[in-house]
Amino acid sequence: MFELDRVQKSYPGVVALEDLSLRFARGRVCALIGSSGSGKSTVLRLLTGLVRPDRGKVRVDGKPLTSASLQSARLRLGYVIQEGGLFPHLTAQGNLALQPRYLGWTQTRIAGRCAELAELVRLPVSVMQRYPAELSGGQRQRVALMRALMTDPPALLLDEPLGALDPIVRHELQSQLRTIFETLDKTVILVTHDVAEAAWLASRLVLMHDGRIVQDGTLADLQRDPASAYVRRFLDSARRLPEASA
Ligand SMILES: Nc1ncnc2c1ncn2[C@@H]1O[C@H](COP(=O)(O)OP(=O)(O)OP(=O)(O)O)[C@@H](O)[C@H]1O
Repeated sequence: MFELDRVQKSYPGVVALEDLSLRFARGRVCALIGSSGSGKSTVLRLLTGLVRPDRGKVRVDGKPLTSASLQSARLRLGYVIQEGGLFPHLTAQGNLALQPRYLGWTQTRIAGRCAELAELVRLPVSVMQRYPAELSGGQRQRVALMRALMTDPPALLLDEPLGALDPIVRHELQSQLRTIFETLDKTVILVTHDVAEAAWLASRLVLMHDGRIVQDGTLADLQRDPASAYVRRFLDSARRLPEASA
């Protein structure tokens, strides 16, 4: 469904992605993991057309992503950026209603879907009338996730969507998201720093480092046959709770 073909992307003074090729199949969940600055968010920005490649091609459904195809491609995906990306001048409800209104949904339908999603992400409905600045980081993130799910798009690009959540809500939402991904057959690309979360939600892990792919496979592939010492170090860095002393 999504493809980067030999893509090179630089920002001033930084090569973010180097000759990177990746394909994401329809109906599959893939997690992009890797150290900070390895280029994970840039992959999502390229697929949403927010940035253009310096070299190489970006294809959605087999067709090059162009300014003409961008609008329709965006309507078919839900995108959560790291900081949520909510419009500050609109309430949570206003943010959620934007795309549905554009698509001609009635007020009743919008309100119904908001209530359904608020329950899913465990957000009190009263919070919906607040502006983003009046929400906690975790609440903002949940509203951003709701916004991405509002119109039930076939594809979801999620950049650390659970990063600012407390561990109990995060755990709950991981379970809910897995159900959503499995039962609704979504194509999902998820960026996370949490290997356990990546392995729980995604069948495929793509480990990136310095703008390149270090290894692409299942968690079992990475564990059994790490492509480099970096892969082993990355997996070993996930800390377990220490044994309580007697
Ligand atoms: N707008 C920008 N201007 C300049 N450099 C940028 C910009 N966006 C990203 N970069 C740089 O490009 C590289 C890749 O950034 P990117 O955000 O894709 O990494 P990431 O793997 O998502 O990082 P993180 O896990 O910290 O979010 C980094 O070196 C980053 O500093």
